[in-house]
Amino acid sequence: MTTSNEAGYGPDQWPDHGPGHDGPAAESAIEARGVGRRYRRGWALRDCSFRLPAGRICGLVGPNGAGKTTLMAVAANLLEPTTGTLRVFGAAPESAEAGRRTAFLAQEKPLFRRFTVAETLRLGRELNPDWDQRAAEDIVRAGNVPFHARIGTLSGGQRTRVAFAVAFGKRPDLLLLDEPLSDLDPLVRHEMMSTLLAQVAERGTTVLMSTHMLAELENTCDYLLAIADGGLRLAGEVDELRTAHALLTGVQSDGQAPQEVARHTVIETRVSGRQFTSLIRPDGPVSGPWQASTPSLEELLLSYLRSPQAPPLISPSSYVGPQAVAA
Ligand SMILES: Nc1ncnc2c1ncn2[C@@H]1O[C@H](COP(=O)(O)OP(=O)(O)OP(=O)(O)O)[C@@H](O)[C@H]1O
Repeated sequence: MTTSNEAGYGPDQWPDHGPGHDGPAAESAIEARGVGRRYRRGWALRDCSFRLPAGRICGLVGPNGAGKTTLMAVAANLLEPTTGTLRVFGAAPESAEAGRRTAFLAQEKPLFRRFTVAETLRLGRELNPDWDQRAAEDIVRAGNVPFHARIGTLSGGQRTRVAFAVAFGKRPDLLLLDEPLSDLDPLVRHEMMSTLLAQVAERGTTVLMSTHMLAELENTCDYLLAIADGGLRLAGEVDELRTAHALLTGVQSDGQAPQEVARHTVIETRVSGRQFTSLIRPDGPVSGPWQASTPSLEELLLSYLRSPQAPPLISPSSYVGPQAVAA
């Protein structure tokens, strides 16, 4: 295991919020500048600025009510932002260009209940000029879902499969998936993820996928956006975010973390008996009376989600620079 320091790639080494290795030359699938959305009850999303480079599989994580669906709905042109602007491959979400290139699989999988599966795919074909009937049919067939069955008679998981088929059949360049796996059994979940990864490898599709299944992110996503209370907490490539932190574990007779820990930016410290565990962003050498390792993605996310006061970290590859927020 390497520490953040050994890797030599902590945030202090980041090039002053300059371009990361995706660089400005890499096309942005999504670019959000100061995006906010307010409802009568308050802000669902606030001052969100980031870019998602094209070709990435990005996990979108955060607690219930954090603003994940709201962000995806803005990108899918189902909601207008109250502040700021968002672009999909450089185009406004309401443009025909962005609409043609984007598919959104919503949490409630809205399909016409009285349509049969075959009619649902036919509608997809009629609405989408780049429609791939074979890809859509293959996904339905793999689950033995009868083409003549009405959507309203299908199980939740079968409906999800048909919704997946419609989203993939569109052959989008940007696929927005809102908790796509929640009602699938483990085998189907695995199959759907394989189909997704194959599509990404074959076509370079960009995926933004909200999920609460942190363990599954590790095998699927190479990019991450974490939001809490409507604000962006973490954004960047999974590896650059992980190696920008160190997980310190050690034993102290008084059960407290040693004072030297506080020399760094401490995201979270947990104490159990005489053992302490601190997740830090190193602000210098990390040597001390502890063992240091690079946190797993799950450890990193759990620490940030448990510590709403920790300063956010936006990596160079997702940083869009300072901008004015529209009123
Ligand atoms: N139509 C609406 N009217 C009023 N408030 C809304 C509306 N839609 C969402 N909200 C509020 O906006 C906030 C963000 O909701 P959103 O659905 O984006 O969260 P989420 O991160 O997707 O949550 P979950 O993980 O539970 O799906 C919540 O406080 C929610 O109550």
